[in-house]
Amino acid sequence: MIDDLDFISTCDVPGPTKENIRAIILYKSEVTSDETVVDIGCGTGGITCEFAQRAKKVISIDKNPEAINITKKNLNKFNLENNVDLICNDGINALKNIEDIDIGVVGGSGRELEKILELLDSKLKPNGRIIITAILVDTKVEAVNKLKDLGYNPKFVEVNISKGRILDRGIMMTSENPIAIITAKKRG
Ligand SMILES: C[S@@+](CC[C@H](N)C(=O)[O-])C[C@H]1O[C@@H](n2cnc3c(N)ncnc32)[C@H](O)[C@@H]1O
Repeated sequence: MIDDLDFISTCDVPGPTKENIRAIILYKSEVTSDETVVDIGCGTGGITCEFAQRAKKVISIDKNPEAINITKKNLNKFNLENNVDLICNDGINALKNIEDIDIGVVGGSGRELEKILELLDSKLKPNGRIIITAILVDTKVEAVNKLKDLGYNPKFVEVNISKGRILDRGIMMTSENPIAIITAKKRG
């Protein structure tokens, strides 16, 4: 796993999904080395960089050119650019041109989550997985409802991580923002 502090970041783009959350996402994704992953809303590239080490191919999409730029820098930093395609576009437009997805990660969708999930579902292979990370309560509810509408049986976990800083006189705990990880598997 890449340490949070090792990512290049910029104030124009949200920081990387935190390391412990990335670990849970990877575990739940069941990614294998012959699979294609699409990262919608790649931001700083936190998720992209992890999947690039484990999947056959990663297609990373963000509508913000700064996000694509910083993801590219992080891929270069960790020597992971070989199997990653970067697309600067809205998730909906980009997904229209992508087929045969094994894993779709949605880390950012604005107000387009429902449409993105519809498209993702239509491009997902049998046994493909969808993973949504959500901070807003509304996004969490919308994600679960839409997945149910599409015939999935979504699973929902809300993760509250506290990290310990080891000091001379003890361990100081610092909590990170809670985040929901919503997962679903397409029937085979
Ligand atoms: C919280 S960040 C994702 C962080 C990322 N998972 C990481 O580890 O670095 C969300 C990103 O989603 C992007 N985004 C939001 N709505 C989008 C959409 N409809 N299409 C493409 N990208 C979108 C934003 O520009 C932002 O960079």
